[in-house]
Amino acid sequence: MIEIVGLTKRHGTKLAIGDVAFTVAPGRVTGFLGPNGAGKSSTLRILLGLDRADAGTALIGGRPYRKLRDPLRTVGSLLEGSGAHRSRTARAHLTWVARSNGIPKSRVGQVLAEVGLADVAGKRVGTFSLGMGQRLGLAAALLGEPEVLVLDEPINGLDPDGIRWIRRLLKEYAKGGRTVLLSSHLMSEMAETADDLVVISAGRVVTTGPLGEVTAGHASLEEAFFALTDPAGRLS
Ligand SMILES: Nc1ncnc2c1ncn2[C@@H]1O[C@H](COP(=O)(O)OP(=O)(O)OP(=O)(O)O)[C@@H](O)[C@H]1O
Repeated sequence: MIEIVGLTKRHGTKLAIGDVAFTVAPGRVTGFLGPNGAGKSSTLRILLGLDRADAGTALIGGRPYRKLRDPLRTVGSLLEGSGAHRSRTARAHLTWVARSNGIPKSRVGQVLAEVGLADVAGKRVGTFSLGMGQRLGLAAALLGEPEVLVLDEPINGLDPDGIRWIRRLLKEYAKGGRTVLLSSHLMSEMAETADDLVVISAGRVVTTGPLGEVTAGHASLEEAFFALTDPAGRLS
């Protein structure tokens, strides 16, 4: 369970997010949807303890990230690439992440297989394509078998096969009673993947709810999105 209440963050005089509030329920895939610059990354960075809010709280399983005892065993995350050093092999990177988080080394082989990188485990990360880097980042997120997954734009760089694969993986993960939050600006992708939606625009949450409720009365999620974020139709 993720609970975000009254989250506000300014960069200088610019409001990145204002009074953002939503919950993410276990057993479902929740899509965090908004255009570029809407405030998705700002929200997720605070949730993951990488940035401080000016106001409000962001809790994972009832605690702020910085108070989690074994963070990677509670929440797996993917933000902007794998974060692996280019000269390391995929296996060495994951082994290092596992060791520094008290995760058994046996998990490394398991997650490499799970994300489809077993054959290139001995290759240097610097030789990886964007999609392979995304898979490696996801492998690190899965290492600690966390109850919660938080993924920022996880399908960036993935080909259609990769997109299908990650969609299935996230649905399976949630089906087991775990919590999955993923951000994207791609509406068609969200319509295929998410059970619930949190729609954000210009730093404010404009609606939350099951996908079917958010799109009710609209031809598509895209139509719903534009109606919600621009009720006067000025953008069309
Ligand atoms: N470090 C920063 N300094 C100044 N402004 C920032 C900073 N980080 C974010 N912003 C601004 O805050 C707003 C929200 O940005 P954020 O990156 O959270 O949006 P986003 O929804 O993740 O967008 P994208 O899909 O482009 O990543 C934007 O206007 C952005 O320019």
